[in-house]
Amino acid sequence: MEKREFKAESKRLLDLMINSIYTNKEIFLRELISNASDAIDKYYYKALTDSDINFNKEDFFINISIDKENRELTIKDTGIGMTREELEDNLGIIARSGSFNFKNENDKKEDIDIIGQFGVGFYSAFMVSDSVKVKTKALGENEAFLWKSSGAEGYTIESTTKEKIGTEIVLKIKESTEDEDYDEFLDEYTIKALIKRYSDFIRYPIKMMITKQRQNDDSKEYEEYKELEIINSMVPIWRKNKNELDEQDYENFYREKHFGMDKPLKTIHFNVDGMVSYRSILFIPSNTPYDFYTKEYEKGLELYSSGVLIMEKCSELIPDYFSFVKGVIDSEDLSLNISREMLQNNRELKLIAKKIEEKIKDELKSLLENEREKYKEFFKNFGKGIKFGVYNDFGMNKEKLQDLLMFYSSKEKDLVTLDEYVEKMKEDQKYIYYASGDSIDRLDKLPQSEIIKDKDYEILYLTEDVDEFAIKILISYKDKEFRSVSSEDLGIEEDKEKKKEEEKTNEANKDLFLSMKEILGDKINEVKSSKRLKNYPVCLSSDGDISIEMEKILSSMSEDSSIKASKTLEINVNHDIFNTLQKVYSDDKDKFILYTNLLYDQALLIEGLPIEDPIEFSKNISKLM
Ligand SMILES: Nc1ncnc2c1ncn2[C@@H]1O[C@H](COP(=O)(O)OP(=O)(O)OP(=O)(O)O)[C@@H](O)[C@H]1O
Repeated sequence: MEKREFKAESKRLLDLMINSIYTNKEIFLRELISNASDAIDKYYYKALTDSDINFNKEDFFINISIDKENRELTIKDTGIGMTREELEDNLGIIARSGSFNFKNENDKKEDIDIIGQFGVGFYSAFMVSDSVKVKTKALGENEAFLWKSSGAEGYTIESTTKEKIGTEIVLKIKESTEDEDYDEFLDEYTIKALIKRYSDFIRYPIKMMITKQRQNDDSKEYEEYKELEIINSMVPIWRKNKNELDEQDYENFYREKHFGMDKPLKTIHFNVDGMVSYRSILFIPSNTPYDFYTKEYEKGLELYSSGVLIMEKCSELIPDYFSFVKGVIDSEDLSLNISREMLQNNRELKLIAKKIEEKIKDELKSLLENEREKYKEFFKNFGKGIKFGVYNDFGMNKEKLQDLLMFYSSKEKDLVTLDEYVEKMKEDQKYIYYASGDSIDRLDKLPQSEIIKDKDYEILYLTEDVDEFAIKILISYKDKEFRSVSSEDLGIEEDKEKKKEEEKTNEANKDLFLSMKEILGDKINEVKSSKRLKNYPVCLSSDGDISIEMEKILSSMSEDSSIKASKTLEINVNHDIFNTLQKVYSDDKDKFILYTNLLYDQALLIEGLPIEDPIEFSKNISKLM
């Protein structure tokens, strides 16, 4: 029989499992039981929706058995089973391994993080086993198959016989070593405790032979006997009352469902009775899933109809901007036979989705008000999605989401909400000021902001690509307009004297500025004396819909570089350089051209924009030296 190799990525994960650097080995049982339960879910759903399939509810169960002598632990389910192809596909490669890249071969800590990110799934069996056998027969198939593997060197698949549909996984438990006790996984008491701890809410009975004692009627001596017992309580967690549950219960459920390997940051357990009734447990994860900001990430909640799983990821239930929410919904008012297409227009589902959205928003607001640190953590992880929510669909949801936004404040040196900003605005302050760029440090030194800081106004620092787009869509908050520190009109009243003086300067240097504009051509709209600069010689400012920052982002997103901000080159006429400039303007035209180009390049650099012609720039610097 041919031995097949695992795919490279799976091999690495297997290696990790076999050498079991992961300390929490016992979770392998939870993983296998959870897979078994998923498989039964699939069968059960099919049975309920297909009248050709006869079934008995009692037929669905999971059985765990221990054979101490042969060091075997067996997990048997009456689920949907796997065909040969499915065995190959599901156990030969890691599910969802698309972007599974190990960065550093030797960095064990990182590996553990990776395991944490992915959930360990079926392969976790190798943490405790020398070899694993999977015997399975799929619904609708006559043939059964046996998959065998002793780890990294590969696996074999052969035909076998199996009477009933379902899957049986036999683990050959490792020998104990000085450091590791594997015998415990052959101990009835331990296994029972593990099932109780991790899999109590599994909705199908988990059966196991339990050793008991009884008094012999005749001899009155105690004797041992075995009895098949259902170990788990089987009540799905969402059917329990909140006061019966503690944090640990929710956490176990979160893990068992593979919502994440982190702890949930927030758990929302609520029931609704009304036109449409349902029960629900929602989670906000505390870490960003590794693929959250990629196309591969699939949002959605598990959807049950009266306790039967009908869809694993029902995306219609949550809006994109809350796609980080995981959880389950169980409603008696949904038909079992609902298809994806029907879902889109399903009235009940729409009502549920609307309510869920409101609930999530309320919970986030209360987190913000009552547990600010946690909210900040949340916002650092998922805030970007909310900002996209403000911006997308032409700002349709902006009113709903604006109170959830936070930005870094120049004054607080921390995240603030828009409401907090507006509350603290100075009496004479007209606008909500913001500066956008790629780092807080750089924004804090932006020449354009000097005049605003002088007035002691607060500035919001926007450092994510989406920020300025969201702000532009918002236009204003509580009747206060947003204004970029780089825009020409900052709405700051100048005193009359100063204004006159400035007009005079502009008039006196009209020709010089015009000349500069001619030298720079289309690169800029205008050259003029700056109102805002104090210590820096030059800066760029912009007005209009596209800011300089947005130009940067747009040009990084596409080849098309035709979208440009309309830029003004502002010159600080009180800076020494301006005197020099005036001098060369009347005495040395070549130098004037050189200085003009260099000043423009300087302004680009300050702005974080690339110099258009680096060779020319370097030549110019050499000339100067
Ligand atoms: N007992 C089983 N019965 C039927 N199919 C199974 C069984 N165990 C595993 N599988 C199949 O093998 C696949 C891989 O299982 P594995 O536990 O590695 O990952 P997963 O459960 O899909 O992902 P994750 O562990 O991240 O939730 C499953 O998706 C399922 O299709």
